[in-house]
Amino acid sequence: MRGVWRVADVRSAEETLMREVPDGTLMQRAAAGLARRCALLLDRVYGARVLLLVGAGNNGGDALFAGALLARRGAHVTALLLSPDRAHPAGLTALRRSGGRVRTRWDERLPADLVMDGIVGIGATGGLREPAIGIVEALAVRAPRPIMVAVDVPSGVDVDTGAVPGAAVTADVTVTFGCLKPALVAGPAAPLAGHVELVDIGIAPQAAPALRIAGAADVAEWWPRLTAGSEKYTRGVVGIATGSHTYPGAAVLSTAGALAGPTGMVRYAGTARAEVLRAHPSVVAADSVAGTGRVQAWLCGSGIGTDEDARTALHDVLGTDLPVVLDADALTMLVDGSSADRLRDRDAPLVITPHDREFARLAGGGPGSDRVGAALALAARMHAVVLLKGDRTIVAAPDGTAWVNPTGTAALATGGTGDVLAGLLASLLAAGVDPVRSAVTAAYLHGLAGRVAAEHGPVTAPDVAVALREAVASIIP
Ligand SMILES: NC(=O)C1=CN([C@@H]2O[C@H](COP(=O)(O)OP(=O)(O)OC[C@H]3O[C@@H](n4cnc5c(N)ncnc54)[C@H](OP(=O)(O)O)[C@@H]3O)[C@@H](O)[C@H]2O)[C@@H](O)CC1
Ligand SMILES: [K+]
Repeated sequence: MRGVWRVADVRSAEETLMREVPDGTLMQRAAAGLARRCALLLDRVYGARVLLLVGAGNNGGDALFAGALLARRGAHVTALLLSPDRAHPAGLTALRRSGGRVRTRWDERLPADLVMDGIVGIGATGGLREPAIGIVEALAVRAPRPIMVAVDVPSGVDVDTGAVPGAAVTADVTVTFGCLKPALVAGPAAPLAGHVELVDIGIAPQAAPALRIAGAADVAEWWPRLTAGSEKYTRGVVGIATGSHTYPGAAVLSTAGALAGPTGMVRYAGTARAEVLRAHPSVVAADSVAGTGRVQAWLCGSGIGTDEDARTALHDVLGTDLPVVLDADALTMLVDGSSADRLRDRDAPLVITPHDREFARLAGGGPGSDRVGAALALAARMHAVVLLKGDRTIVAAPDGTAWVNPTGTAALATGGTGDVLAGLLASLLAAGVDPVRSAVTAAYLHGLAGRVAAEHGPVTAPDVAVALREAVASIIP
C-alpha cells in the first residue's frame, strides 16, 4: 500500500525533519533528484536547452538548483523569473555560478527542449495567474513540443483535492518530493501530472494518509487462497440479482464477473435465467431472490429495471443479513426512499458502485472536482462503502478512509464493464473479504483486465470479463 498525504501533513513532516538536518538540505535533495530525472529524459544533457519557469516560492528554488546542476553538465539553462523580486536568492546565485542565464521577460523565441515548471508547488492557492497562464499556453502549442516536467506538482492544481480551479500545467512527468499528494493521483488534476516519479528526501509523514493506493502485493494478500480442504460452499456462494428479459446482457456480464472471483459457486436470480445458463452452464439459476438457495452475499442492480419485480428483488436482498452490492437500477430505486427502512435496519456491509450520474441522483448533486471528499461524504451518510467509478476510481469508507485505484484505463469506458466489476466485487464479499478490500481489489483487477483486453484491440465488456481471468492469474500466486 502506498500513502498519499495532504499539504498540512507534508509541511509538518518537513518541519520535523528540518530540525534534524542542516538548512537547505531538503531542497538540495529535491533538486538533485529533479536534475537526475530531467537528465534521463533528455537524449543528451550536454548542449540541451532547458527552460526553468521560476515562481516566487521554494518550488522555484527547486527548479533553480536543479537547473544549476544541469548547467554544470553542459546544458544551456535559462531561468524565466515570473516574480523577479521574489525568486529564491540562493537558487539564483547557484544558477548564475553554474553558467545559467536569467530572464525576467517572456519571449516566444526562448528555446527549450525541456521545460521545468517551478511556478508553484504545495504553496499554491487557486489556478495559475498571469503571466504564467500566457507562457504555459504558448509552450503547450509549441512545435516541437518541449518535454514538460512539473516540479512537485503541476502548477495550477489544487494539491489537496485534485481539483483544477483554472489554468494549469499539463506535464509529461511530475517529479514529486517526499510523498505523493492527492492531486497527483485523484480528480481532474491527476492526468495533468503525467508520469509521477517520487524522490525520497527523507520525510516520513506521521499522520494517517488522506488516500491509499493498493498494489499487486496487497491484492494478492487479500485474495482468498484455495486449500486442500476447499469446497464450493466453504469458498462462498454469491447471489446475482441483475438483468431482465429486456436486458439479459447485464445478467450475463455480472455473472461472468462473479465467476472470475474467488467464490465456489454462483447463483443467479431473475428473468434472464435462460441467457445466463446458456452463457454460463455452471451457474445455478432461479426466478427470484426469494426462490434462491443460500448465498453469502448479493449483487442487485444492473439491468434489473425498476418495475414491481425489480423492487421485490431489491427489497428481498436488503432484507437479508448478508453483505450486498448495489449497482445501476438498484441505485435508481434507492432514490425514491422506498427502501429507506430496509437500509436503516441493516448491519451487514453495503457497497454501492455509482458512476457520476448515479452519484448525483443519490447525493443530490454530482461529485464535483473534490471526488474523494464527495465520495467520503456519501459513504458517511449512507453507512456504505462507495466505489465511485472513473478514470481514477475512488473507494470511500464510512470510517473516513479512502483509496484510489491506480490501474484504471480509458479502455473501460464502454457499456457493460461496470456489470463485470460489480459481479467480481460481490464474489469477493461472498468469499468473506472485508468490503473495502473487496471494492479495492475488484477495481484493481478490473482495471488490469481492461488493459489486458485493450492489447487485442477495441474493448467490449465481454472482453473484460475474459481478461479478468488473466488479470487474476497475473497477480495471485
Ligand atoms: N515540503 C517539503 O518537504 C519540501 C518542499 N520543497 C519545495 O517547496 C515547495 C513549497 O514551497 P513554498 O512553501 O515556498 O510554496 P510554493 O509552492 O513555491 O508557492 C508559494 C508561492 O507561489 C505563489 N502562488 C501561490 N499560488 C499561486 C498560483 N496559483 N499561481 C502562481 N503563483 C502562486 C505565492 O505567491 P503569493 O500568493 O504569496 O503572492 C508564493 O509566492 C514544494 O512544492 C517543493 O517544490 C522542497 O524544496 C524541499 C522539501
Ligand atoms: K510546479
